[in-house]
Order: sequence, then structure tokens, then C-alpha cells
Amino acid sequence: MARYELVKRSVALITLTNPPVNASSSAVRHAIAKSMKCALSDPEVTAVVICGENGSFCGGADIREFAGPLKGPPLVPLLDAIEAGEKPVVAAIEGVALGGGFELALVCHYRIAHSKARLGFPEVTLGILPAAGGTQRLLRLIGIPAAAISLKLGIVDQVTEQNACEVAVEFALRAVAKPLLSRRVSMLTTRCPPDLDALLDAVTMQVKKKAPGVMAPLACIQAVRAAATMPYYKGIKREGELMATLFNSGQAWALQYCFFAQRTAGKWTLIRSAAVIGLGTMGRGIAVCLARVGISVIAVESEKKLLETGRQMVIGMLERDAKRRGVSASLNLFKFTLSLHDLKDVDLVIEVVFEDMALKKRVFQELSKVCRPATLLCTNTSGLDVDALAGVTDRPHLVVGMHFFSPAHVMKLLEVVCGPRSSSETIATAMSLGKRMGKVSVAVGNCPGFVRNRMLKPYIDQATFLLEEGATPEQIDKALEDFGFAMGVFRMSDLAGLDVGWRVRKESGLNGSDVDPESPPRRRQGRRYCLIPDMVCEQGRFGQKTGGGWYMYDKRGGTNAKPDPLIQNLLETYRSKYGIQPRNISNQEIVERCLFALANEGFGILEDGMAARPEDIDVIYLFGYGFPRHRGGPMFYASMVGLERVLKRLEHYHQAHPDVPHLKPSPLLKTLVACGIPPVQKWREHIKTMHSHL
Ligand SMILES: CCCCCCC/C=C/C(=O)SCCNC(=O)CCNC(=O)[C@H](O)C(C)(C)COP(=O)(O)OP(=O)(O)OC[C@H]1O[C@@H](n2cnc3c(N)ncnc32)[C@H](O)[C@@H]1OP(=O)(O)O
Repeated sequence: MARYELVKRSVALITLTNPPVNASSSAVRHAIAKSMKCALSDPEVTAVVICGENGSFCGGADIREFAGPLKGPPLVPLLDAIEAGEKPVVAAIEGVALGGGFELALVCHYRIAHSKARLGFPEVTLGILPAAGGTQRLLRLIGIPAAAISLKLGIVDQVTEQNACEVAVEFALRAVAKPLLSRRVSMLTTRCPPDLDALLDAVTMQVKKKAPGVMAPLACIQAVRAAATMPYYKGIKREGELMATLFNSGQAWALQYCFFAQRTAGKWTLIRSAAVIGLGTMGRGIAVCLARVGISVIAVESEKKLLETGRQMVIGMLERDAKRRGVSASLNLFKFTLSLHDLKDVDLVIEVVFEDMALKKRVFQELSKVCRPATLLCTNTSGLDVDALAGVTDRPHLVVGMHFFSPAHVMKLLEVVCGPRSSSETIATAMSLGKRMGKVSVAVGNCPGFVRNRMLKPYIDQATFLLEEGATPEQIDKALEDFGFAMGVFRMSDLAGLDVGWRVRKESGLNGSDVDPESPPRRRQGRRYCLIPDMVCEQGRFGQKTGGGWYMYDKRGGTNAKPDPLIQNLLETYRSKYGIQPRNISNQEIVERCLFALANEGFGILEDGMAARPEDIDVIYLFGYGFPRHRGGPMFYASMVGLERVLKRLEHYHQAHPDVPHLKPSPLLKTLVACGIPPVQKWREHIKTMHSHL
């Protein structure tokens, strides 16, 4: 609910994390109190910055909590303590600072606001008034007659076009040595016009005329009078009394009801009930995502034991999730069953069974028989042909891919895979369901691997070829981590599990009994093939979950990756077996080969019409693979490097490795270079084939 971290060695950064608007729920207030205590007691900390996650400072008190008894730390003492603290506190305001959020900003000693930030007290629209000192502090800060923009008024100390949080941290460092007394807004005296009574009487008349019978605006005027005529400690008492009257009035209840009713009315949806078939890791995560947004879920397994395990895991996840979000777990939305017949009335089914086409086809045939004709049938396949599944149903237009990423209740990306027969309504429903589930949904075409996994193949291939040529997993990971990835390709693969790729390679005849015995060494299906990943899996090393993969871990499920002499040994034996002379490989070569191959596949995807635009690919990589955000995504990165350079380097590497088709520059890349390198946003204009739905 709030993240606490030390930045620049001495600034405590407190980030409110309560989506969508970082409302100051009881859990958030608790987290702020705890973080402030830490910051004020830590001698290393000289200043504090408070900001909100995802571009929103704080949307105010959590209005949903108004209906129940007050939980968690009360706001007023919490805010007073921040203001009274002996270390400078700077509010970094992006998005909104409304109601209690604005009050939080007002107790900070300095306020840095983004130029697009919105600050204000909308409480009156909810039938109440700003009752955590807001009426008293704001007027002390700007005086009674004020009515202009924030900087001019002195509400904020600096307006910025840049990242407000970064600016606030620098500001906080400069504020360390300065006295705080004059920065405590509650200590200031309200500037009043000489004709205060006349002014307030006139405003009262206006309000009565404009909003006859409405209590909150009149209470606000009384609070203003208190700010003008009383010392702070009396003013805030008056503010509290006024709030108490309003808070329990039918007007406040009605206005708060209207706030939520207006938002609920917009939530018309086709999907009220869903089924998830398969309660493995993915299925469980998807089921939790659905229940989180109030959709009732029928969870299906094929065997009693699997169903029971799945049930226990789902309940545990729901309870932990609810605790974290400070809400009650929606267990009542779940039904667990062994029978597909129970799905006859659901609005949508998501199939999450084993990645086996024959099995999936059997499930889709069965669903066709048992589900009502309007039920949408979705598959979570990570790369199989969605249209082949549509083809076995009685409703191909209602079949679509919903490709979640593991862990599904955490990862933001959702690829909505549009088959050639998926109807526009089906795609739109899947996209909007994804949005409702808090996912970043991207529509993609139906090609093997779709977008993320299709692009991942050349990226991982390059990394394994580099191993053959002389690099180590640690060296390659380090180069990619220095580039900005949180994890290099091998550490990431260990986390995801190596067995899935191994199975896919077997199924596609690249490994195992289907391999053509005539194929030359290290070549499969006419191109270069690295056997090392298969050899690692053959040793039962599937990554973190088995305690070993490309690295070794202290235990099964361990996360602390250490270089493994066994892998080093395997590489040396492999190179000598195939007569490969290891060479020194530069970090530049590692980054270029991995990332240019990745982007090159992206160009191919655009050319095939499997993604609508480069921005979609970048979003997929930002949210589905942790591509460093400050690099913009693989396509934007390519444009920053310069397409001409990317083309030249790919030509160079392809010449050196002619048996690696992924290094051959894509025709679209060549076209873009030939036609003067347009900006990313204009690439779409040069794509000839476009998927009909994208
Ligand atoms: C001694 C006791 C002292 C108590 C003192 C208490 C004093 C403080 C009082 C307050 O702070 S009252 C709250 C003041 N704040 C507001 O009135 C802001 C209300 N919200 C908005 O105006 C808008 O939501 C927004 C922040 C401008 C964002 O607008 P946008 O159009 O982007 O999104 P919405 O659809 O409106 O909202 C998204 C989502 O968020 C929910 N939500 C928004 N604000 C709150 C909130 N303050 N509390 C709880 N929930 C909030 C909103 O309902 C939507 O939810 P869903 O519909 O998606 O579920």
C-alpha cells in the first residue's frame, strides 16, 4: 500500500501504491504512518519525498470506507505528525491530489507539482468537507480572496514538466539545511480581506441561491470563517464538528451513493460468469484475476485430487490477495467441479489445459456441446493455432485467444489473439475483459508464438549461439542487465522454467526421436541449432524450481543464482566435441545480437500484419518481458539506435552466420531505411499486409 525506499543515500521515498487512484484507505494510512516512523528515526535519512504510483499522487480518502466504522490510523493525527516532523517532507504531485490527498500534500513542507497535476477539494460533491485540516491549512497558505493558479497562489513550490518525483528528490536534498518552522502551514496566519464578513455573507447568499437546501457548501463557508478568525487548534476543532454533522447526514450518503452509481452504470458488461478449465499455475492465476473484478468463476479439473489441490491453492491466493488489498476474499464467487456440464450457462470459458493440440481440441469439441450458443470460448495457449481450435467448434466466430503470462495474477500483459474467424465483438469483449481485469491488453494475430513468444525465440537463440561461441551465461546476463533488463536471458529462463521450451522443441521435431538422423551436427530443419539447452534439461535441470538450470540455486525454488561449474564444464565439453574454438565476445556484440535479432523479428511481425503497430510490440515487451522502460521497447530502441545502423549490423552478423535466418534483415527494415527512416509512429504506413482485425 506504500513502498519505502532510500534514494540518493539519504532521501526516504514513500510511494503510495493503491490503484487505481492511490486513495488513502486504512491500509495506506497505516503504511504511511509506518514509513514516516522509519524515515524520522533513521539517522541516514535527511529528507522525505512522498509520491503516488502510476502517475497519481492520491485521490483522497477511500470513499468506500465511509460506509463502515473508522479503521486504521485516523488521518488528522497522522497528517499533524508529518507536518511537525523535524525532517523536510516534499510532496511530488503527479495526476491528482484531491481531498485527503491534497491535505496530505498540504502538511508536507514543500510541494512539487507536474504541470498537468490537478489539486483540489471535491469533498463538497460528496456532501462533506475537507476535514483533515484542509479548510484550515489551505486558507492559511493562500489567504481568503485567492482564486488563481497554484504556483501564483503559493500552493506549490515548483511546477515541472519532468518526472515530479525525481525533481522532488533533488529539491528535498537542497531543503535539508533549511529551517522548517515557516514551512508548517498550520503555523501561518490566514490573510483576510478587511471586509471579511461582507464577503462571506455575499458568498453564502450566492450558494443558497445556486444550491438551495444543500448543506456541504454552507459548512465549507463556516470552516473558512473559522480559518480566518480562530487559531489553528480551534479552527480544526470547528472543521471536525462541521464534518461530523455532514458525515452522518442523508445528503452525504446520497451524494456518495451517486458517485459510485454513476461509475457502476458505465459498467455494462457481457461477462458476469466465467469458467476456467485447468487449475495449474496459470489457471489458478487467471481464476483469481476474474474473481478479483467480481466475475463468478466455475473452476474445472479432470481429477478429484487435482481439483482439491487447485481449490486449496486458489483459496490461499484469494485470501492473501484480499489481505494485501484490505478487502474481504471473494470465495463465494467460486464453484469447483469435475464436470464440464456445469458450464452450460457461463458467459465465457478460458481453457488452460496442457499445451497439447489434441487435448485442447477435445476440450473445445466438448465445450461446443455443453455451453449455450452465445458463450465465448477462449484459449490460453501460448502459441498454438487458435483457428485450429475454432475449427472444431460450432461457433468459430466466438473463439479467441486470451494469452496470459505467468504468474497470471501478477503479470500485466494479455495478448488477445485474433483468429481469422474471431468476430469483432468477440475480440472487443476479450479486450475489455482484459482491461477490466487490470491487464494491458494488446490485440495480436494468430501466428506461432503470437508476438511475445515469437520474438523471444531469436533473442534466446542468439544467447545460446553466443554460449557456443565462447560466452558464459553470467557474461551474457551481465551485458543484458547492464543494458537495463532486471534479469538477463538465462536468469529469466531459470525463473520461467526450462522444461516448457524443451517440450515445445520436441513437439516441433527439433529434438528427440523425430529429429532427422541425417541432419548435420548443430543443424536442424536447415538452420543452425544449439543443443546446449536440451542437454541442460536432459539433466533434470529446469531452472529455479529444480534448484538448478543455467545457474545453481541453494534449494528448489531458490532465487539466488550462482554460476555453476557443471554448466561451465558442459560448455567446454560441448565446444571441444564440436570443434568450436571459443573466442572473446564483447558486451556490444552480445547486446547487438540479442536485441537486434529481437527487433528484426518485430519488423517481421509487423510485415506479416501480426501486430498493428510498433507501439503494440513495445508495450508487449514492456509489460510481458520487463524490457527496460527507459529504452522504450525493442522497436523504439531500434529507432533510437538508428535503423540504418541496425540494418548494417544485422547484415554484418548475418554474413558471419548465414545459417541463422533471424539475423537476415527483414524487408520492412530495409524499406524503412530506403524511404528515409520515418519516426516509429509512421512505420504503420509502410506495412502492406495488415490483419483484418488489427
Ligand atoms: C476525522 C475524520 C477525517 C476524515 C477526513 C477525510 C477527509 C478526506 C475526505 C476525502 O478525501 S473524500 C474523497 C475526495 N476525493 C474525491 O472526491 C475524488 C473522487 N474521485 C474522482 O474524482 C475521480 O475518480 C478521479 C480521481 C479524478 C479519477 O477519475 P477517472 O475518470 O480517471 O476514474 P474514475 O472512473 O472516476 O475512478 C476510477 C476508479 O477509482 C475509484 N475511486 C476514485 N476515487 C476514489 C476514492 N477517493 N475512493 C475510493 N474509490 C475511488 C472509482 O470508484 C473507480 O472505481 P471503479 O469504478 O473502477 O471500481
